[in-house]
Amino acid sequence: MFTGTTTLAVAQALPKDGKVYALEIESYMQEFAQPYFQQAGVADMVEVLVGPASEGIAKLAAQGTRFDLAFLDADKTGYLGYYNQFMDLNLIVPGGAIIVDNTLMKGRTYYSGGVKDELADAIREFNEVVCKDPRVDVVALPFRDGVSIITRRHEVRPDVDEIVTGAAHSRILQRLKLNSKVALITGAGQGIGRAFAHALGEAGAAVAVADINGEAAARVADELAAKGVRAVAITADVTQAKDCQRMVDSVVDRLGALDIAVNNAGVNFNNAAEDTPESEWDTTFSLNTKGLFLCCQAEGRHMLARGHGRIINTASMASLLVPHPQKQIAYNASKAAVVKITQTLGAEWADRGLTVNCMSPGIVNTALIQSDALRPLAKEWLQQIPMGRLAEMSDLQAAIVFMASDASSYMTGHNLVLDGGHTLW
Ligand SMILES: C[S@@+](CC[C@H](N)C(=O)[O-])C[C@H]1O[C@@H](n2cnc3c(N)ncnc32)[C@H](O)[C@@H]1O
Repeated sequence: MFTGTTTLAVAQALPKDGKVYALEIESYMQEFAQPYFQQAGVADMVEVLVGPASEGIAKLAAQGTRFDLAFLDADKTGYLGYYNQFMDLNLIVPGGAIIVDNTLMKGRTYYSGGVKDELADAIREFNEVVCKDPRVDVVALPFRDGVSIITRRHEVRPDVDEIVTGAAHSRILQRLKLNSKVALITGAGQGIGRAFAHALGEAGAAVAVADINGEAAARVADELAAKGVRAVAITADVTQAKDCQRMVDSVVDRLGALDIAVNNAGVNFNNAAEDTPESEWDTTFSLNTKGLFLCCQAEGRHMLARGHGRIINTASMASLLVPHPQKQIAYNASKAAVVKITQTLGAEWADRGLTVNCMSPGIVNTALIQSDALRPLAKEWLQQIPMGRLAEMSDLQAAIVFMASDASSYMTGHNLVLDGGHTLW
């Protein structure tokens, strides 16, 4: 542990329920480091074991503890003993790593100028053992005095299937991650689209925030950039085929590809069927239905050429029931059409690497339902929902990540309903 620098850095990089064991032979180092762990808010995650590291490791082994990562930086002549403990006692999970400092000793492991060099000899022996160990892969990074990254191989055992190892050696939470993927969300300047953009960005994707309101798109892209997500803003009117194509081209041009497309832009008017003007029907369908299809088409062409992609359309619970007491025939019909578009594309593109799904939220607590016409209805809605509350935007976020990820690879043409049970009554 020494001053605790590495311990602190590792603790800060772990999730909140992560745990770091710091082994240190000098007890005063524990007192030295503790205030810094406190200040950094990681003290609860760090347990210091004072004493020889070999005893600390043996104690952890006896407790049944296993590790994703071990970092060796104590007495260099002890490295091989620590390594053997970790490997022989099976303390590193498959795919886990042992990182070791000072493994090149500024070249002394290669040439010590004919002078007896106990440290370099110990490290050389350590490197040779690791290199020949069939249980691990190793890479030595030649900066400063060398750092080795040793990863434990996954065992190939006939009785171990992918349920044990995780599909393609990827465990379930790993399969939900979107690192190195590029996502586009339309209607992302506010409301549900903004929540989707944040969710996909938090899951690791680079995000293109598209909206007809360029300023709103830029604001959301700024929010994402501020939390470390690679994000761009695109102004696009997705009722126009040309704009849909330009939007997709722009994502590919600026972010390198398009892996995930969320077609979310939509509009809603409230009018009784007999009073619904033709113009209102046309506006609704040109965005919610035709515009969504034009987006799918432009996105799909790019994805079909690459042989993979995820398209997720925002439908609505209104695709399944007739929401009431508000009247909204054009919206209801447009969202039912979204489901059929989704099913059709899902079937057409299923054997070409694409999945196409849609999500049907119940009534979501967004600015959209704060209109004078809709606000008074909230009380009635609550009585229609078994869970007794509206959906919050955050209720939809994990689902969009699932639908965008490798974890949903066998789902296509599906309408995922998130409505607090609204459609059950
Ligand atoms: C190079 S420092 C580690 C630096 C540390 N990575 C950091 O971030 O500050 C090596 C530490 O190992 C400790 N040490 C040496 N021999 C040890 C042993 N047998 N068991 C446990 N700790 C030992 C030393 O007291 C010293 O604090």
